[in-house]
Parts: sequence; C-alpha cells; structure tokens
Amino acid sequence: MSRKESQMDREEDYRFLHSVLMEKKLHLLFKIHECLRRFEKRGLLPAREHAAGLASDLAEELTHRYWREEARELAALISKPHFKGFLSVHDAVAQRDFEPALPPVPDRVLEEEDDSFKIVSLVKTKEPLGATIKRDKSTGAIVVARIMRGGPADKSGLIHEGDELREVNGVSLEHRKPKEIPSLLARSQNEVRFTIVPAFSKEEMPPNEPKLFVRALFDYDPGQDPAVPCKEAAVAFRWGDVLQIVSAEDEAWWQACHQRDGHSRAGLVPSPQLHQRRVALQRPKALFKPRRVEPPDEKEVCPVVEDVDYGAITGIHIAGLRRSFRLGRKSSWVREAARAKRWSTGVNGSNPPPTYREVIPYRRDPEDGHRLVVLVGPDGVGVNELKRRLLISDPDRYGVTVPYTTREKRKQESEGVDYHFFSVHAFEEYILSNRFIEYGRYDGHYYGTSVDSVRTVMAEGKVCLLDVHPSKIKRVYSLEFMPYVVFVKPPRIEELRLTRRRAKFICDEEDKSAVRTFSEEDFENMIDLAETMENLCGHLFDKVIVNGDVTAAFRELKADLQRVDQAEVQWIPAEWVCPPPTNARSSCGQLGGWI
Ligand SMILES: Nc1ncnc2c1ncn2[C@@H]1O[C@H](COP(=O)(O)OP(=O)(O)OP(=O)(O)O)[C@@H](O)[C@H]1O
Repeated sequence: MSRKESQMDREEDYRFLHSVLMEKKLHLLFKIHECLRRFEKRGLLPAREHAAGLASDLAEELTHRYWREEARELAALISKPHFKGFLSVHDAVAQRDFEPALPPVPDRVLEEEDDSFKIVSLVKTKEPLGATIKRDKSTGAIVVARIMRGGPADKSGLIHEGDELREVNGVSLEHRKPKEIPSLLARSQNEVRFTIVPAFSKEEMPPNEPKLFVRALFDYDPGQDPAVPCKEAAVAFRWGDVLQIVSAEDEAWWQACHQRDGHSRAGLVPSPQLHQRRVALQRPKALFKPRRVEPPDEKEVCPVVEDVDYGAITGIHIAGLRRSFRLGRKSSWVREAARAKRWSTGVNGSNPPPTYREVIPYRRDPEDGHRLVVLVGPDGVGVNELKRRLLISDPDRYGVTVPYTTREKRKQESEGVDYHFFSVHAFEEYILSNRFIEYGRYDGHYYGTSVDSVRTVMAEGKVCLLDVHPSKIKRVYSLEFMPYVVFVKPPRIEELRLTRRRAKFICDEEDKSAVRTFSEEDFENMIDLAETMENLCGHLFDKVIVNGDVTAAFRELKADLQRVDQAEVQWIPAEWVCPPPTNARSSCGQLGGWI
C-alpha cells in the first residue's frame, strides 16, 4: 500500500470519528447517563408520594376549566386506566406500601398483663416457615417440635422449640389437631401472627453448640423414607457427602445442612442411633449372605505370594510393583470370610453399621507433602492394574514401597530396589517393634511392607500408592500419613463377565507363577468379598471406584487423586486431630471410634 493511500485512509477514519462525536443522539445519551449518575448519588427518593391523587385532581380541573385542545388531550391521557394504574404503583412504591404493616398488639394481651405470652408476627414469603409442630401428649397443647436451622422461623429468633402455640392469625388452637395448622397458615396473606407461650426465658436459652461436621456413610433419600416426620423438612444426601450437623438434640432426628451449599437451610437427617436400629432390622439379610464354604487348606496358613513376575503378565516391569502382601489370595476366600466375621464380632458381638464419621476441615499448607493413597479391594478386582497405570502415567509423581524379605537375593536383584533383604533375626525385630504394616510367610521366608518404606516414598515428594488389606489401614490411619483410601469395587457380574473375558490373574495355588482366566466362581467370590469389605470397612473409604471398564476407572481415579491433591480444604477424620477417648470436644465423643 502506498504512503498516499494510507494517509487517505487515516483522514477518512478521522472524518468518521468526528461525525460520530458530533451526533446529537450521542450527546443526548451522555446527558441521560449524567442525569442517572446524579440521580443514583442522590438516592431513589420519590418527588411525591401521592401522584395518583394529584393526577385525578388535575384531570378534573382541566376538564371543567380549560377548553383548549391540549388541555383536553392531557386530561384524557391522565384519566386512562393504564396511566392511573401506573401512578398507583408509583405511589405504593413511594409509600413503601409493599412491606406488610405489623398489626398493633391486641388490647386483650396488654390487659392480661401476663408476660408469658408473646405475639410474633412473621412476614410471609414463598419459603416455608421452617418449623414442625406436634401435639404435647400430656397437655394436649400444640407445640413447636423442631425449628430448622437457617429457615425463616430460626432467622427471626422469635420462635423456639418447645414453644406452645396458642393462636395463629387470631384463631385459637384449642382442641385443634396439628394437621389443621397448615391450612390456617395458608389463609394469611402477607404475614403470619402467632400467639405463643415461650418454652424458655431469654436466660434459659440453650447456648450455641460448636460446629460439628460429618461425612455421611450411607445414602439417604427422604422420598423413600415412610418414617420421616416431614419429608419437606428432611435433607437428602449421598455416601461421602460432608454435612454440618446443626442440632443433635433429638434422639432420632438430627438437623444438618450440606457443606457444599454454604448457607443452605438445615433439615432432618436420621440420627446414628436411628440408622443403626433400622439397619439392625435388615441386617441378617443385608450383611452376611450365605457364602460357599470349603474345607480350609492347611498349606495356606501364611498366604503370602511373592516373586510373581508381574512384568511377564503385563509386559511392563516396575521395581517395587509386584503382587502386594495382602492376605487373602484367590484360594483363601474361606479364611477371608472367616476373618471378616471375626472383625464383625467385636467385644459387643457385632459391629454397628457405619453412619456418620466426624470430619474436620484441614487447610493445606503449600509446604505439606502429598497424602498417602491406600488402594483396597478384593483380589483380582484390578488394584494392581490401576496402580500400574498410575505409575506409568506419571512416574515422577507416583511411587510404591520397596518390600522386605528374608529370602536370598537373586542375581538380577538389587538391595533397596527389588527388596530390602533382611536376616530372619532383623525381620523378627521389626515385627516385635511393630514396624510392619503387614507381613507374612511364604515357602519358609518372611515378606512384609514397613511403615518406614511408606515414609521414604513420601519423603521423596511422591504420592505413595499403598495396596493393603483393609484391616491394615489402621496402621497408617493418622495425621502423619493422611491416608486417602480408595476402594476398588467390582461391577455387576454381567459386566465382570464381559470385561474380564481375556483377563488373566495369578491364582494362589501350588504353582505360584500360574495364571488363569477368571471363572464364574471367581466373580461371585470377588463380589461377595467386596460386599464384606464394604460392610466392615466402608467407613474408612474416601472414594469408591467401580472397576468395570478399566480405562474409565483409571481416568476417574487419576482425576480424583488430582482433585484431592489440589483441594485447599481437606475433610479429614476428626480423630486424627482429637483421638476419641481423650478428646475434650463433646462432638467427637458422639461419633468416634470406628476402627
Ligand atoms: N477393568 C478391567 N477389565 C479387564 N481386565 C481387568 C480390569 N481390571 C483388571 N483387569 C485384569 O484383571 C487381572 C487381575 O487384576 P489385578 O492383578 O490388578 O488384580 P488385583 O486386584 O491386584 O488382585 P491381586 O491382589 O490378587 O493381585 C489382570 O490381568 C488385570 O489386567
């Protein structure tokens, strides 16, 4: 482009800009803007509060006194129904007529000089009042049963649990049934007026309780619960949701709100006692399904498998990634089930079903290391497969522990890479000093995973992936490791049949390197054991991954671990900070002690 052309273009631009700036409409717009700004600064005060009356007087005056065309036109304009309606709305807003006026205190109440009465007027909105009522069995009076935290009744601070309702909107409640009250409330327009006999004087009001947060360990849907006192006043939640308990006074129904919603309204949730009672009624059916029992095999007393060449199966060999020392191999299902029953029959004969676990928010320091990731699941479900994929996906980020053994080192092996090779004496000293998370014997040799080896991986700044039997989680269940426990769950049997058609797994039989495809019985056992693990240790799980399609399961696991790692606030079990038996917090005592 020549110099001359570019100069001409610029001149054209200037001309265009000049014409825009000189545009009358633009100037008017600026003026309106300035007026609005000035008006905004002054505050929205109406010039007159009775514009409708003024307009009607003017219309009358114009009609009778002036005969000019313009005057008649103006009179016709301001007499039009739309214009009158518009001015009446203006007046209502100017007079703030939209706020319902509270009625004067009835004379009768003043005369009675009975200070135990209280008249409470609440502005009626679309939101329910957030209270439930019941009939007091001994006096027959209608009393406030519960006030939902965060609801209008609660926010007013004027109505409390136990208050007796004498009147609603001037209608006496004597001889009335609780179910008649909603229709009385529905009749009122702008406000609801209660005459109340307060349950407490101001001095007697219960103090605010400290905040209690819990992680729900079961799903709850009030829509499916025929026993909930009021479905609308209840809160639905899913396993794993963090709830804030705002009232634990009632033996059967607590009040809680979802943590994720910030200041959401509280509602009813089953108390742990209630949930446990309910589960106890279904327990024989739900918990211990009859399972196939085979005679115990004496040769398998110490069911540790070692030295399976994982690389031979998967085509990939990673130091430290070999079959774990989880007790409970394929052929030990019977012993596994027996062990499960032993856990379930504690001192009191049975383990209560998990309900809620107290958690506390833990703000991460940027200096803090990663949390330990514990992967658990029934044998063959794919714990190793997922672990392997994580390691391959990011070897700098994920790491696994190096196991200990008392067997001879082989030529191709290196100390501290494949194993820590220990003498029997040294190994037994480790056992005595409780340094193993789990250990066992196979073929005359000890094998084990130590707590120190977890520390080593964590100290390298890596996410340590630990694969243990769920009964061993407690060895690392502390603030030091902050374990994030992932339960790998099998999908339904139909999906297992489809997805594992070609999968081979290591069977724990005489020939330790033997691999074979899954049988129908393997699938059934896997599902049964998963159910037992969930029932007995579900309260320790932070995440459940269903391993149907392995790619999807891996993607979900990886994304979840990343989310946890980046989360500013971690919801950790309160017992890591205040152990149940000694803690001073009253709330911990209510829920503590699951392990
Ligand atoms: N979702 C899946 N779809 C198909 N095959 C799978 C899936 N998950 C795992 N597998 C395969 O199933 C076999 C057993 O998996 P894996 O060894 O990971 O089980 P595991 O839970 O670690 O059991 P164990 O503790 O007994 O070793 C492997 O061949 C693995 O590749």
